[in-house]
Amino acid sequence: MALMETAATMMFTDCSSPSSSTARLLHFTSCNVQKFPNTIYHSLRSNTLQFGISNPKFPKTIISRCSSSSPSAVQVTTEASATIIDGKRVAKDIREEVAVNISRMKDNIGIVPGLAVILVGDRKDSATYVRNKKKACDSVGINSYEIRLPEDCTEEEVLNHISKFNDDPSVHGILVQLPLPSQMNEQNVLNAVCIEKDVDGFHPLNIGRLAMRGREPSFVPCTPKGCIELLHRYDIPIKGKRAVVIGRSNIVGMPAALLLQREDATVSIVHSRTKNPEEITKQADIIISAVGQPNMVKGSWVKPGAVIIDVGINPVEDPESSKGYRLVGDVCYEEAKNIASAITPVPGGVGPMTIAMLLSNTLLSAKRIHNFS
Ligand SMILES: Nc1nc2c(c(=O)[nH]1)N[C@@H](CN(C=O)c1ccc(C(=O)N[C@@H](CCC(=O)O)C(=O)O)cc1)CN2
Repeated sequence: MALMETAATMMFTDCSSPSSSTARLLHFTSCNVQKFPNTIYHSLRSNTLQFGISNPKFPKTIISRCSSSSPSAVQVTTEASATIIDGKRVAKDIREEVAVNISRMKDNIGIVPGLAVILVGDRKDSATYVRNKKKACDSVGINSYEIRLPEDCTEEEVLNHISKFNDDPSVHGILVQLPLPSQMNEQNVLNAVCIEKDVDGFHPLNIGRLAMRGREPSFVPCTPKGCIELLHRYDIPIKGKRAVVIGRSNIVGMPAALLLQREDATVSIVHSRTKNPEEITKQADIIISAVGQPNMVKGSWVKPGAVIIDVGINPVEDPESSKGYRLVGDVCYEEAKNIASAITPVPGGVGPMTIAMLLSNTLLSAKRIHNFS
C-alpha cells in the first residue's frame, strides 16, 4: 500500500497554485488504459491493486475509481517517483575523470593545463563562483590564475589582461566571470578572448558554429553542456523528442536550444513574450528551464513522464535557514517531481555541472594545443 500512501501524502508547498491539483478526474475507458501504459490501477473499494506495469523511467500513475456519485469517473494521481538527477554526483565523476587525464598528460608530456579567471567588481555570488572554480582547479591539478579588478575599472584594463592571457602559453583557458558591471560592453570583452582558449564558449564564433550544421564549435558553454551531459549520463533519449527551453539568454537558454537541436530533438523556445507558455511546455518530453524565476513552472505545466532540467538558482527568503534564504529552481520541484519521470534538484542539479564542464573544457583546450589525445 506504499503507493497509495505516497499519493495520499503528496504535498505542494510554497509553489502550489490553483491549477496544480493533486488529482484529475477522467472517464475510464479502454482508451484511457492505453494512454497510461505505466499505470497501476487501484480500486478504492477493494483497496487492492488491480493491474500494474512498472517502468522505472516513467512515473507510476495510480488510477482509482471514485466512490459514489459518478461511478464511471476515476481519479488519477501520479506517484512521487521521478528519478532525481544527481548533478553533484555526476560532477564528481567528471572531476575524477578530468583529474586522471590531467595526471596522464603531465606524466606523458609534462604539460599542466592552466585556467585564467577575470573577476570584475564585488558581487558576492560571482566571488563565490570564482573561488569555487579555483578550488575545483586545485582538486583536479589545473593551474589557476586569477585577476580581480574593481567595479569601476575600465574596459581597457580588462581587455589588456585578456590580451596577456591570450599570449601566455601556460594558459589554456580564459574566462571572464559574468555579469560584468554595467559600464562595460560585454560583447567587446567576450570577443577579445581568443577562440582557442574560449573555455566558456561565449565567443560569437563559437556560438555561430554551434548554430550551424556541419560546423563544430571549439567549445560549448558549460551550463548547457552540463545539461546535455546529465541527460546522456542518465540514458535519457533526446533524438526525436519534443524539447522546450524556457529562457533565451546567451549563456544558457539559447545555446541549450542549439545543443538539443544538434541532438535531433524538436525544439521550442518559451520566453517572456510567449503567450500561454504552459500550453507549449505541456507538450514537452524534455524541459530545460533557465529563466531565474523561482517556482515559475508549475506541475500543471508538465506532461506526465517528462524530464526536467532546472537551471534556475533563485534565492528565496527562508527565516528557518541560518542564511535567511534558501535556493530554489525555476520549477516547482514539489509539484513537478510527482509528474516528471526525472528531474534535477536545486541545489545539486545543474549547478555543479557548470564547473565540472569548465574543467573538462580546459583539459580539452590543453590537449588540443599540445596535440595530446
Ligand atoms: N563566465 C561565466 N559566468 C557565469 C557562468 C559561466 O558559466 N561562465 N555561469 C553562472 C555562474 N556559475 C559559474 O560561473 C555557477 C553557478 C552555479 C554553480 C553551482 O554550483 N550552484 C550550486 C549552488 C551554489 C550555492 O549554494 O550558492 C547548485 O546549483 O547546486 C556553479 C557555477 C553565471 N556566470
